[in-house]
Amino acid sequence: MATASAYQVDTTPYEEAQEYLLTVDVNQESGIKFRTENLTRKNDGGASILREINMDIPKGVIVGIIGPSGSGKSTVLRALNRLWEPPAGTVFLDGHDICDVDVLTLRRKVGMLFQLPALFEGTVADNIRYGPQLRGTKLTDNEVYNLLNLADLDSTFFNKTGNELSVGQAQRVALARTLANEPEVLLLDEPTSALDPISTQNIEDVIVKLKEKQEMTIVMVSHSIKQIQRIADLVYLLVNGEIVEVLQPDKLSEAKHPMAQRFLQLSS
Ligand SMILES: Nc1ncnc2c1ncn2[C@@H]1O[C@H](COP(=O)(O)OP(=O)(O)OP(=O)(O)O)[C@@H](O)[C@H]1O
Repeated sequence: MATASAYQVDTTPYEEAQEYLLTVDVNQESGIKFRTENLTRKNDGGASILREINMDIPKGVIVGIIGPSGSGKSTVLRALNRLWEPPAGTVFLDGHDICDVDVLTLRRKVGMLFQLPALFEGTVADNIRYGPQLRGTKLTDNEVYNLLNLADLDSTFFNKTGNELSVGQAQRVALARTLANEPEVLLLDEPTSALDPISTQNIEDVIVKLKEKQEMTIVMVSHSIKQIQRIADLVYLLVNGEIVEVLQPDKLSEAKHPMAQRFLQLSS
């Protein structure tokens, strides 16, 4: 089992990573949903958290981001919906700099699900109705049932409250609540790390269904190499704030960058 500290101590810059980067095979018809250009972040002490991250996230695919603990995965994800404000001109959604997009509009288009679900007070239906209600739209009961169904929950959940749910069920309610905003992109930050294998499989099934049936673009951070291999179409490997490889999920074992090889060997 890999330990996080084994990677965090190594602060060698990885300029040589460029030679391991593959060209992302973007289907020109579906195009690119998100693009980052030289996305960079330093912490208050001046140390690099992200170094010139260049990513293309094709429309309607599941992109996995993996890498050692502290490598910057969550920071990249949070930059995509301005939970962390990226520098202007570094993150583009459909070709538009996200810094020029109204932040609430952006977050409706780019929904996010975290590791642990945090439900609001009230029923499951209240939670699901929350986002649309902020925009003055009251979802009908049928619309709520449809969203429950999308998150693989049956109608009996409609009137339940948060304390009547397991963590796995609560995570699916949180997913339904995010989907109520009809996002075009879903950002998932280790959404199954607190779940048992069956709940994990339920969430994975829903994620794949969202891609296949709704052509949703999904960016998922995961610590599980196997999970990424099960559901992702493209994998970015982040080490020390830098993308060191872009790989097809079934070709992770062909990683060439030394840190990528080491991480994958220890994690599998
Ligand atoms: N708000 C912040 N201010 C300063 N440094 C931060 C902040 N948030 C994260 N960091 C630092 O940025 C680096 C990357 O953190 P991040 O959470 O993005 O990594 P990660 O790859 O998602 O890690 P993990 O897998 O452990 O969740 C870490 O060194 C972390 O300490």
